[in-house]
Amino acid sequence: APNKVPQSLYDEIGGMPTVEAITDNLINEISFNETIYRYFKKTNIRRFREKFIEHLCVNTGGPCIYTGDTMLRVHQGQNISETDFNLIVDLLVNAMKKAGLTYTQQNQVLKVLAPMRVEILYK
Ligand code: HEM
Repeated sequence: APNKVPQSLYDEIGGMPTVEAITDNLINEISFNETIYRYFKKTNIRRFREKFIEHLCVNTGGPCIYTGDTMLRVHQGQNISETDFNLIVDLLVNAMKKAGLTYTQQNQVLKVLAPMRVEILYK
């Protein structure tokens, strides 16, 4: 039997269809969460979807190019609290569960995104 080649997290979770499913589930979760939806009232959701997919793809080791703005720039002026950051993380976990990620895979994604909080909080 061929050796198992180590894959990226991106490949392991199912590649682009899964990244798209996570993003669509997240947008759905955001639309039903009053606290978080407040932030997105003026957002172009088409753009958000496109950039979030690219971002998640790149950050899980996928073959994409991120064409959005820096995390600092995008979230600047929103004064995002720790509570609301944690709320988005909860929504993202729901989105990943619905997309079929295992508990381990969910944690691997969170581990990549968690350090970005310093660029996002209270700006
Ligand atoms: C690890 C956590 C997060 C990640 C990875 C993330 C990622 C992103 C990405 C990739 C974009 C699109 C960038 C672009 O359009 O160029 C974006 C936009 C946005 N994010 Fe986040 N985000 C995170 C946390 C949060 C939190 C906690 C909030 C608010 C509670 C938030 C609110 C927004 C809003 C409102 C936009 C749209 C801004 C606009 O209308 O231009 N994000 N985020």
